[in-house]
This record gives sequence, C-alpha cells and structure tokens, in this order.
Amino acid sequence: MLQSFKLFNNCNLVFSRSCSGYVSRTRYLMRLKEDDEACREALKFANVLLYHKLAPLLQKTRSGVCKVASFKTADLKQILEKVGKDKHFINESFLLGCTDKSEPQFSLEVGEVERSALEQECRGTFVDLRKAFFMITPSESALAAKGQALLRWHQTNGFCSATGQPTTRNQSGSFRVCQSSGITYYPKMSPVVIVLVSDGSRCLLARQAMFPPGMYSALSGFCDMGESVEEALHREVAEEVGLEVENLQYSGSQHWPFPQSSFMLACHATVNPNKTQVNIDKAELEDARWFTLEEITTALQNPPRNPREQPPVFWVPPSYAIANQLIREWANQQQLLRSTHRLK
Ligand SMILES: NC(=O)C1=CN([C@@H]2O[C@H](COP(=O)(O)OP(=O)(O)OC[C@H]3O[C@@H](n4cnc5c(N)ncnc54)[C@H](OP(=O)(O)O)[C@@H]3O)[C@@H](O)[C@H]2O)C=CC1
Ligand SMILES: [Mg+2]
Repeated sequence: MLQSFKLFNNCNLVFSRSCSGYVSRTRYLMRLKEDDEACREALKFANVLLYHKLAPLLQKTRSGVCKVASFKTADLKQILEKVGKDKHFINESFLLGCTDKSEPQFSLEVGEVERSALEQECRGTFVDLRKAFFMITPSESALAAKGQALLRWHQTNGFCSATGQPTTRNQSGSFRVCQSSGITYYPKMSPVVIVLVSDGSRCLLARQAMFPPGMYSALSGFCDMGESVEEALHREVAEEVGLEVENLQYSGSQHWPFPQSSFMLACHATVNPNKTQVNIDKAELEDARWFTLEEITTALQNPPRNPREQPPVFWVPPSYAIANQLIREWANQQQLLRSTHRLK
C-alpha cells in the first residue's frame, strides 16, 4: 500500500493563484479541443513553438538566458514564406495549451524546411530536447516536452491499427479518427514507476549503459498490463537490484516525452538496513550503488552544464526530471533528520 498521498500540489498552486482565471482558461481550452472552427480561429492569434525533426527551437535572450522560442501566427507566416513554405502550412500546428493570459499555444514540426535557413530567419537554434532540459527552466521544459510528445504521437499514429487505413486528425490534434472503422485514437502515455530506495542513511541510484557517462538515476520501469503502482514498484526493484522494498510513499507524477511519452509515477521506499546487498540485473543496468548524503548534496549543488562533453564523475538527472525531485526530497529529509538528531 502507498503510505501517504501528497495530492495535487500543482493544482492547489494554480487555484490559489487565481481560481476563476484557471477555470475560464480550462473551459476555453476544452472548447478549442472539441470545436474545429473555434480552434482554427484561435490559431490566427496564437503563439507557435517550432520543432525541427522534434528538436525545439531555442533562443537566447539579451541577458544570455535560453528560452523556448514562440512566434505570433502572423510573424510565422512571413517566416515560412521567406524559407519557401506555404503560409497555410501553419494549419498543421497542434494545440498545446494557453498562457496565463489565455493566449493559445501551438506546436509545429518544420522538419521539411532547411534547418539552417530557418534558424537564421528565426534567430534561434533547434536543440535536442534532452540537451534543452539543461538549458531552459522546468516550466519551459514541460511545455517543450509536451509539444514534442504530441508531434511524435501524430507522426506515429497516421494509420488505424485495426484496418491499416489512414487516420485523420481534428483541428486541435486532440485525437485522430479512422474514416473506415470510425475508431478514435487519443494521444497516450505509458505508465512508468520510479522509486528512490533508501536504507535510512543512503539512497540507491542506478545507471543504464545508454545513460551519459557518470549519470545515475532512481530505479524505474514500465508498468505491466493489469499491475497497480505498488505491484510495479515491488517488481521493478526486485527485478533490477534484487531487493524487497517497503514503506512506499507517493511523491508526484510527471509526463516524460521519452521513449514514446511515459507517465512517471514517483515514490520513495525503504529497505531493511540489514538487507542492502544489491544483485544487479546486468541486462537492464550497468551499475547500481548506494550513495551518501554528502555525495548526493555535492551532485545536486554542481549540475553539469554540458554533461555529454564534460561529464562529472557522478551527477544526477536535471532539475526538470522527476528523478531529481525524488533525490532532492530525500536529501532534504536526511538533512532534517540530522539536524533533529543534533538538537536532541
Ligand atoms: N523523468 C525522469 O526522471 C526519468 C524518466 N525515466 C524514463 O522512464 C522510462 C522507463 O524506464 P526504464 O528503466 O528504461 O524502464 P524498464 O526498466 O521497464 O526497461 C525498459 C525496457 O522495457 C521494455 N518495455 C516494456 N514496456 C515498454 C513500453 N511500454 N515502452 C517502451 N519499452 C517498454 C523495453 O524493452 P525492449 O527495448 O527490449 O523492447 C525497454 O528497453 C524511460 O523512458 C526513461 O526515459 C527514467 C528515469 C528517470
Ligand atoms: Mg528500469
């Protein structure tokens, strides 16, 4: 059983900021998703994010900070024409959401256009999303990730899996329909559990051979059909490191765009401090190790700027990744435990 549930932290945040604003934005988006005409109208005055072969376009601000680039529809039409693309191509955009000011946001894949010409016109650079996570804020990372995930889903769901016939999208891109069978397909995420295991004073992190050098993360794995979160967590830890966990505690959830959109469900768990010997499944993991609070604190305080080119010996996923949230929560809790201990 999950021991405690920190329910809907993010929602509470939004509501406390402006309840009526949040509700009206949500209702507006709901209408855009369902009403093709309203969505086409909204696209005329929207902000559009650009992707080139799924890499989002980033720009540097005057102060040198990177941000996700977005263009007003009218400006983007001009840019498209300059690089030899029909301005109506903009209608291929997918609805992403809307800003705090209720300005609709869309994403558009421009992979057919020559990359350097577009980068020059847009004064930006298309950056691999995994790299971008180290360059932009967590909220921009979430937006860029959602945009990429939606584009990828549409690229890979062009045909009905029952009839093999083409599927067609609605204007917002919130679903696709097979005209032959009438089956409606909605964008999907695969549930993945992720867990930070602690023995009371150390936490267990692991790395797959495909991770960038030096990066260790919390244990994770896809849920099997028919499994609960609790079952998946117990199974994954047993499979990957041969340990039995207890005291599961829910931490939070996150959409993760890789490999084909995962829905990350993050928990903390403990093991008996007398049973910490790991037995690694080498087919899945290259290494799994127990880390002390000092090692974790150093890694959190020194995130690498360019991990692929200058990897530190040990580092953890970027702040946007929910693995990072779990690790920070664990470190804070350990620090609290130590200071309470000192006071006694
Ligand atoms: N946001 C975050 O903080 C973190 C996110 N993650 C993400 O979690 C995801 C899962 O973690 P991981 O430990 O690799 O998972 P698993 O331990 O389940 O191992 C992955 C393997 O499971 C198989 N598999 C089973 N079901 C699926 C499915 N629905 N989609 C894809 N592969 C499946 C694949 O095998 P085969 O290739 O042989 O078919 C794949 O290689 C990854 O995409 C990873 O990016 C992981 C850690 C941190
Ligand atoms: Mg795994």
